[in-house]
Amino acid sequence: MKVSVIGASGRIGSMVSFLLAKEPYINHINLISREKSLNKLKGIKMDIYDALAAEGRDAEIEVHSEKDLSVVDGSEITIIPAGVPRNDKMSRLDLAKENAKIVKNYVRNLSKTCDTKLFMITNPVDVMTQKALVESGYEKNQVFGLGTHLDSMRFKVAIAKYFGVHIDDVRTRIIGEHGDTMVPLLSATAIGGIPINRLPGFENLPYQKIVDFVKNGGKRIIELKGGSEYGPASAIVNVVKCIIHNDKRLLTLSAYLDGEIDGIKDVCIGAPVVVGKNGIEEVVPIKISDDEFKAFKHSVEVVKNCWNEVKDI
Ligand SMILES: NC(=O)c1ccc[n+]([C@@H]2O[C@H](COP(=O)([O-])OP(=O)(O)OC[C@H]3O[C@@H](n4cnc5c(N)ncnc54)[C@H](O)[C@@H]3O)[C@@H](O)[C@H]2O)c1
Repeated sequence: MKVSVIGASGRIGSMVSFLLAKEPYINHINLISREKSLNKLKGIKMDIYDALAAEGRDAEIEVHSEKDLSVVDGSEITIIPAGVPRNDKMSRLDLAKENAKIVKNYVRNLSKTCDTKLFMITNPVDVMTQKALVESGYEKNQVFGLGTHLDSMRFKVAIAKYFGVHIDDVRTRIIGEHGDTMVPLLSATAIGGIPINRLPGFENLPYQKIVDFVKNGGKRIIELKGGSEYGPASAIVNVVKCIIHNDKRLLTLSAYLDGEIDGIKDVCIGAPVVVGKNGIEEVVPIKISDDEFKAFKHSVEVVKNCWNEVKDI
């Protein structure tokens, strides 16, 4: 199984390449970056081979310049974390214009000769997912973004810690923008199958504090260590595994909505989706509480406004 990573010299690109190289079902990884980062890619490749040797594993790892994206051909999934990084003064939406140009260039070039699934990481990820979908001309199931998958995991950790239970017993999700207007779904939160509002301690749950913690998680990690990579890279590997093994898991990714959720359409945003061998197998038309739906609609508006600013770039 072959995968490509465009922007492999960055924090997330290099970490996800390393984690994927360790997965037994992946035997070929293309590390792709700008010319000026090629030496760094060669170093990353050597480092990954050392790690694989320690585990008694082998995989073909190739280093390529962005100049010839036909090398992507044959990749089951192409992961794109390339872009200008967010600093602690920028919102995700501030990045949109700069990163839209980068995404457009890559996606247009590669879709001329390759058929692959595009997995967008670059922020603002919802808008970049739509940019990739439009510029590639691929089918909507083939193009998706990390969306609120990582945010959902952060929310899950906070709930597990508060109730003092194992993380695996918590089921929850956050939908909407991967950004300030994300919508945590308490109505879809359960521990061991029991709805969270029926559990002792729920009345004192510091909900707003937890939501703020999740919303600011990315910014806080940037302040403390310059950027996040373990969390996003592990979240990306989850999704890749799900596709390769056709697991049909219900994850929350940025996907193109075409009216499935209460008629909302023409936007890529974090929504519950079934993930399998075709990428997005289905956008799940969930019923949520009125307040959650109002917040989701607001989130959709924010993403659409940003999309309108970058769609013609
Ligand atoms: N969706 C999520 O949940 C999530 C989480 C964390 C980070 N991110 C986003 O992922 C992206 C990557 O983050 P990172 O920490 O790896 O950043 P990074 O700065 O470490 O890496 C960025 C990569 O993009 C490349 N790049 C930079 N400018 C470029 C340009 N003009 N043209 C082409 N390539 C260029 C760099 O060479 C590097 O390979 C960022 O947009 C970040 O905001 C998304």
